[in-house]
Amino acid sequence: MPVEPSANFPFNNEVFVETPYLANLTERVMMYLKSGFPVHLSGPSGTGKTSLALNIARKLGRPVTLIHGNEDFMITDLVGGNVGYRRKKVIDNFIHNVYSVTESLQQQWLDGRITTACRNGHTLIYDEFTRSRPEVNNILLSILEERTLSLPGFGDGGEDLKVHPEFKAVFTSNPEEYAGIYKAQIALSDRLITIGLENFDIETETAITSAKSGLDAARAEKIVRLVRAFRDSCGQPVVASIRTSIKIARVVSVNGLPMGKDEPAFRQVCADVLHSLVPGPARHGQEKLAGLIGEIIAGIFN
Ligand SMILES: Nc1ncnc2c1ncn2[C@@H]1O[C@H](COP(=O)(O)OP(=O)(O)OP(=O)(O)O)[C@@H](O)[C@H]1O
Repeated sequence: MPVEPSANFPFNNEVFVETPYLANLTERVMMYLKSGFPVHLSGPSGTGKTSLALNIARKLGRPVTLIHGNEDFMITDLVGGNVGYRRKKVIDNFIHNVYSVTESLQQQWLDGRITTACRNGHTLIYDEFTRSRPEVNNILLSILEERTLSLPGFGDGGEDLKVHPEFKAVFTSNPEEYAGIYKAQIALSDRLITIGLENFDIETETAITSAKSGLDAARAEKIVRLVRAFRDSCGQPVVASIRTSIKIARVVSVNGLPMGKDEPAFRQVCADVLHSLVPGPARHGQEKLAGLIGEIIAGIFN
């Protein structure tokens, strides 16, 4: 079934492809968000978590705050802080021979991104949130549960901010990423509804690959099947995702390469892209991999 690109993402104006599979997933996430629960999309790199989160935010129709997790984040980066003082000077010379001056200093507060989102009812997308340190993410606990955000440094007296009723949050994370991530603290995970995203169905991957490369659906499907076959048979865990299929399809499309088992340029592109998924030391088996890729191509284009 041909699938029409449905709408543009916020931020990057890219087209979002919605298939029945993705529509079902989107509906579930919307249902949890509407019931007041933040949702966590967890899955390997390139499975479409961020794209899905952006599309959900677009559907919610509220302004979007997008944050990318970062281990250098400090609490003040998310919440905000005092950035200086405001000086107020009142000169009273109402009676010409009386001259009175009153001066005061007031702390100047600047909201951080999460505070802005809570105050104004944005949809917060916290992409790869496990890249930030758990103690920084702790500020989310009261936002998500009690719907308040305590800002002790706000102005001179502090503020207990009531979170806007339209505030909603979608988190993404990649559990397989081996470097630079922290384990999400149980208290935070416990507040989220986690949906594990594996690779989408073949129809969805084909529709996305076709939309993002300009290749027709029949050729896009062959590339998707090739990438899937490589993932299943290369004998080690590799991140062969929609992103991989898009790479091959876009090179084929942009350069007008013919596809087939006897097309050396096409075989070379597949070999280059698929080899680069295999981690360093295992590349010693280059010849074996090249043989495997050749067999997969022959099977698909027989
Ligand atoms: N439904 C979709 N419509 C259009 N393009 C999509 C869709 N889903 C994924 N993509 C494309 O697939 C690629 C990977 O998607 P995305 O970046 O959302 O994955 P991810 O799981 O967030 O990856 P990472 O964990 O590496 O950040 C991107 O090029 C994205 O534009």
